[in-house]
Amino acid sequence: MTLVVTAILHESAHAKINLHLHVTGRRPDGYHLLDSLAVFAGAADHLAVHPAEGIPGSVMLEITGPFGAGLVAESDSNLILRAARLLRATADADVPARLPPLRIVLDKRLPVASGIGGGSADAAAALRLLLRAWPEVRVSRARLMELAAELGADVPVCVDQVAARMGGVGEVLEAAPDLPACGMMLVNCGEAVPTPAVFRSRAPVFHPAAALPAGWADVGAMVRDLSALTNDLEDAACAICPTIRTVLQVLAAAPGCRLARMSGSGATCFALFDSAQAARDARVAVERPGWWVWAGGLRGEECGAQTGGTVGRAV
Ligand SMILES: C[C@](O)(CO)[C@H](O)COP(=O)(O)OP(=O)(O)OC[C@H]1O[C@@H](n2ccc(N)nc2=O)[C@H](O)[C@@H]1O
Ligand SMILES: Nc1ncnc2c1ncn2[C@@H]1O[C@H](COP(=O)(O)OP(=O)(O)OP(=O)(O)O)[C@@H](O)[C@H]1O
Repeated sequence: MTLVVTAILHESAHAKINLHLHVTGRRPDGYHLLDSLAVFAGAADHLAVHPAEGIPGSVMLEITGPFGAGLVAESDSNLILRAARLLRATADADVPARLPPLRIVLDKRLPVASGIGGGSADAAAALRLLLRAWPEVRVSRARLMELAAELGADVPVCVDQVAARMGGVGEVLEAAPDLPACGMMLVNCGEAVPTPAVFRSRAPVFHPAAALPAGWADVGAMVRDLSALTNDLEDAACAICPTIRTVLQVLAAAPGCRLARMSGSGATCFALFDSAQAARDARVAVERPGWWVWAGGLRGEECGAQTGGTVGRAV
């Protein structure tokens, strides 16, 4: 029996973008029912699992990268360590003592608390990585999705990182319409907007789920349909962080922009373009001091580029 992982394993944790987000209802426990078309951008955090020394089944987290500093103080509650604890707890009682100790390095490249699900993507990537590093821990696909939902409403869609229609509170996933290749720009003004505050302060109005076709042949057709939809959290987020309105205006005025909208609970906004190159060309018109700007394509298409401490904690 060996307790050593020899290979370094890698995963990318891509930004989730809500192309529309309708709040369709509210559950008795306060969580909101949603209808959203979620897609994944080329922009991503990166996770690597290294062999470590220590207690069997332990996981140490190191955080690096341009947005790492903001997470260091709350490392113990990092979604990556929460994912590790949850996965370990689902294993049979004798399994954790046989698991190799691990060190996960998070290269935090996505802004935190910004509506693009970076923490959720990290948690899902950690689940994928740990299932590879700890083959002794066996979970069914159904159980994996339950664990993901326990970690957060956005985590289930991040498990596969493919475009999906989100329903329920985020855990009901259905196939997305066939999407055309398109360009995307992401802009975050640097102000964290906490998701609970946005849901709390929104007007108590509900919208029906959107009617979407089976697919869109081109960006024009997709934008025509998306323009009739909304992000129902946008007004509440703008009230908390008025700079979001400025970001939306700047994006809408960028050359080649076909649609500008906020993602998730904000503050990150996205713009759609005809191609990744068109998005990159428009970038110079959007950049402002202190703003994080990313331009490129959807995950799996061309990747983009972005502008914009290390600590150890174990579980
Ligand atoms: C807004 C979205 O980003 C859309 O994709 C997600 O619904 C948010 O997902 P998330 O950040 O993973 O959310 P969670 O960490 O599960 O929840 C944070 C808080 O947001 C509120 N929340 C979240 C999801 C949801 N469907 N209804 C809610 O009311 C709740 O107050 C909850 O306590
Ligand atoms: N690895 C992580 N990356 C980012 N945030 C994390 C992480 N682990 C824990 N968190 C906590 O989760 C909170 C939400 O982070 P995240 O970046 O996922 O927000 P978000 O982009 O608004 O997500 P969503 O779009 O799902 O609402 C942060 O304020 C932070 O306290």
